[in-house]
Amino acid sequence: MQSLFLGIDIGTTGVKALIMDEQGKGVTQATREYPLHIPQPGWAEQNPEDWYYATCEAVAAILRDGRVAAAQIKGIGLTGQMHGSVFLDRQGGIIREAILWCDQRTAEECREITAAVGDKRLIELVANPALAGFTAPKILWLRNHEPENYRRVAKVLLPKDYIRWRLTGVFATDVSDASGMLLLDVINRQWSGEMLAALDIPPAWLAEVFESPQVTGRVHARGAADTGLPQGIPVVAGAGDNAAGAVGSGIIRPGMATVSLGTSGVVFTPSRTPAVDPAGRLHTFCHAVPGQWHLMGVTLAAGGSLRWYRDALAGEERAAAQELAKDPYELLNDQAGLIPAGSEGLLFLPYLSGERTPHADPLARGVFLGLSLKHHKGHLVRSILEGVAFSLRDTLEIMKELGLALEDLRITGGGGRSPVWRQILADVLGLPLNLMENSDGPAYGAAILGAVGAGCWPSVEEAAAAACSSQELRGVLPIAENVQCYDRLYPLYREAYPSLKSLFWRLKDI
Ligand SMILES: Nc1ncnc2c1ncn2[C@@H]1O[C@H](COP(=O)(O)OP(=O)(O)O)[C@@H](O)[C@H]1O
Ligand SMILES: O=C(CO)[C@@H](O)[C@H](O)COP(=O)(O)O
Repeated sequence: MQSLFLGIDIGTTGVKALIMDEQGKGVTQATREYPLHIPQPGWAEQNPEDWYYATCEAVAAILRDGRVAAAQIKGIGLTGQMHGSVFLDRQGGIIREAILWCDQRTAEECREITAAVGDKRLIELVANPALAGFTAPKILWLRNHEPENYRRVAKVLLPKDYIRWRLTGVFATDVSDASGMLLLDVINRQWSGEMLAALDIPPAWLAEVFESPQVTGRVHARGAADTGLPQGIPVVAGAGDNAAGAVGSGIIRPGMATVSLGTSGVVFTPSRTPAVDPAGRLHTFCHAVPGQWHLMGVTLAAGGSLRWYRDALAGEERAAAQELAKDPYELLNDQAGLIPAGSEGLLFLPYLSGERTPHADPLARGVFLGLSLKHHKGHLVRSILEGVAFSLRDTLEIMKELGLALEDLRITGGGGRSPVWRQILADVLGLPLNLMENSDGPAYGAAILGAVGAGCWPSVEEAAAAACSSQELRGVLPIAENVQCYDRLYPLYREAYPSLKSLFWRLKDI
């Protein structure tokens, strides 16, 4: 009987559980969605209990579908949205909803951290500036705003590490995800004692840190009863979703990059050293490949912008899709495909959740610029896809400025399913892109890490190379005429944010 490996991705939209075989071939998968709560503009929360319930359902669905015998599963890898804060009390109870990566409430706490540590020392200690989405500012926010909750805290976990705790009873994390807490000494791949002391955060609140393919524990009796998995399966440390997505796309050396269209949009490239962007625009985090780091830029609402449009403005299309038994995104893609490149002068700024790269600005907001009577819904959709692509180009331009030569870019994330969006991305970036046969990035990468931990491959590099080489790569080539159009539009996009910045800041008081 073949050994199989399970990858679990705690995404922002939902959980994906995926089974991979010893050759790296995807066998089956299941997804379950959960709600995203927006208690105030700029805030974003989810209930960790929803993640666990959805995980149990997705795993149970896989075990029911007849293609997998539970006893074949020999290793589990976990991945998920980064930076989210799960606050647990002494009994392991959830104190409040998790505050997510795209939540922007902590601008004041970021200033507090920078003042306490000093901006230069901050980079020396944790390789990154204090940004609103990171975890340490969320801990300080709880101290400043919910002191009763703060007094009850015994552990602070990242999203996938909460699932680990429910499945195995172990408090552990991995270097790539821990990098996004602003508490990890990214150079030495261990918690920074100096940073914890400066912020007065007890070290005992944090989980033990492992390299991504290391085994952290095994499925215990309760985890087995909840999911239907056999007791005793090893669970590896896993990785943040971007590092796991990179492993799943074979992005294991400098010169390669993932371009991800998940809820967020990310350009991710490995680095042999913990190199830092002197202007602090890119993040420097540990890679899931031991001994490597990575640089990445993150736009907060990529797929998130399209999802917002679908939910807020596409009621008709949702109803039509239901009647046709189609995915509403397919109808939106069809509409966008009918509009010429440049959306006939309509420009979208995708800052619906504030922004991180290149404008670290929690108060930035979304904009349709240039609306006219000529425009209809298809223009709105196309301009959203184009605006997100411009934002990803911003990160690529920074990487170019830092001398990073990228020659193999691979698309990952749910938005990569859209042929129109893939083409727009290639045209806006002016570069050929590759789409893998299996573009389930993070869950697939987590399964690869699980297989390495279980001894199926000797290293993450070998596993990722072997698993990904069995897959077909489809090229998406830029169309010269569209590239010219976007090259004319991009400078306008660049100019729009600085022109509007002070208005965004004044809008906050309304
Ligand atoms: N067929 C599609 N066409 C365009 N975009 C899509 C399609 N399917 C999903 N998406 C986009 O992908 C996003 C979800 O991507 P996913 O990688 O699953 O995200 P996450 O890990 O953040 O949950 C959605 O918000 C949506 O915008
Ligand atoms: O904040 C970041 C990375 O720094 C995001 O990329 C999150 O990790 C969420 O990812 P998706 O839900 O978009 O996959």
